[in-house]
Amino acid sequence: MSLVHKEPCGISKVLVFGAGNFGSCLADHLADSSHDVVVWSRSPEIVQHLNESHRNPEFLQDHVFPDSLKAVGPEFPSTELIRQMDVLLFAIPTEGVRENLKLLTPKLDESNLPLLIFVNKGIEIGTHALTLDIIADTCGPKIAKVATFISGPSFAKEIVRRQPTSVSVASLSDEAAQKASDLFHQPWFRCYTGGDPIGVELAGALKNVYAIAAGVADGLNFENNTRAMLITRGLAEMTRIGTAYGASPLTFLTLAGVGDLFLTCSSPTSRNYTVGHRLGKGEKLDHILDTLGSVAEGVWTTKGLKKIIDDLGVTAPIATAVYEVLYEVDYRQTGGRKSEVIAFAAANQGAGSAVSGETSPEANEKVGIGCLTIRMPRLKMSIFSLAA
Ligand SMILES: NC(=O)c1ccc[n+]([C@@H]2O[C@H](COP(=O)([O-])OP(=O)(O)OC[C@H]3O[C@@H](n4cnc5c(N)ncnc54)[C@H](O)[C@@H]3O)[C@@H](O)[C@H]2O)c1
Ligand SMILES: O=P(O)(O)OC[C@H](O)CO
Repeated sequence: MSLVHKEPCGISKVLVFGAGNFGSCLADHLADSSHDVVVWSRSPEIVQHLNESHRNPEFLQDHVFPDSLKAVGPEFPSTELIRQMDVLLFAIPTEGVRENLKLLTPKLDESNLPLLIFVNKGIEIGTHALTLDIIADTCGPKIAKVATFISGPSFAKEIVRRQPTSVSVASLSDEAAQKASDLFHQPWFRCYTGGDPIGVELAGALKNVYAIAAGVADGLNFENNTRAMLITRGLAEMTRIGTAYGASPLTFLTLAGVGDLFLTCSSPTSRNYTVGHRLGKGEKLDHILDTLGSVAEGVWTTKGLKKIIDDLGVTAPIATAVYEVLYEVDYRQTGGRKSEVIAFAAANQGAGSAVSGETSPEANEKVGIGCLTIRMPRLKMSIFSLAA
């Protein structure tokens, strides 16, 4: 396939916050699309290498970045730089968003706001907040209304190799969503508007939890049938949670929903899948996180999600099981050998539909839920399955 480089509709000045895998990747893409791009990193080494050798020493190490891409840091960007920007793009993990928005807010010119884009996929620990709530808390409702969320199946290392990629973009402001879509528009990278911000955000955060589940199942040597079951029932589950939260169920059928769920649950390129796979092989969570070298948002999101599930009273056996695997089994005591519960619940949700989110505990009860327990040499795993 030949991908012809297309000039963007207009040149924008873009400041990318975060020079990890995805921040670097998007900065690369935008600079290569002739935008004026500056990337901010807290790491002096990354700033120096990007400016001098056009390489990132920690992330996407094989990639050579465009000469036009400038890096700044480690200090937080100045008011002067921020006010020159048309676009501020946040590509840092959800846990870092609040502290950075607190630093940013006093530097913004409220009468001339830039486009704010967020690509993180997570739920904040402690507050269980989505990013839209964090923005409203720190920057106020005016800025939250124009904040834009991009999410979808998008491995950074494939985008830098110009693999055709499409994602969803959503904002409370249609104009902001369209601007963000236009910014990225290239034959190899498309943003599709549609979906609501809450749904796009939740889908991006939740798919990481189901990717951990799929990774554990694969790590335990379950095969394709089991993964397909987890993906399908994971979609039903995330749709139910999202609908109860106030999102449109249809958002979960977009690139941000089923698209990203499918990608992340089926590839070892995913850090979340990898965490699950290594857990399935019996490694301890602390060790996995110490050696992963990059963020796996699902590990923290699972905590916030558990609280949301409990508060909403939604049936979410897979997410609940992932929570138990991550936080209720003490691997330090068991050495990963005789865990009390390594439970995966791909629950039968009766006649409920993934689209309508109609499934209910009553529906489950009606058809009955059976429990198949599989004993592995090192791990015990329960899969709830259809009894009928
Ligand atoms: N990697 C991908 O393919 C991909 C794709 C889509 C979305 N995302 C999402 O983008 C976000 C970032 O992911 P990533 O892959 O770039 O992660 P990463 O671990 O590769 O990099 C994260 C970067 O953020 C910086 N950072 C962390 N906490 C910070 C803070 N408090 N303040 C400032 N900087 C901070 C780190 O120093 C690092 O440079 C995550 O939410 C992830 O889910 C990643
Ligand atoms: O590596 P993961 O699991 O964080 O997934 C990266 C992206 O979210 C895939 O779209």
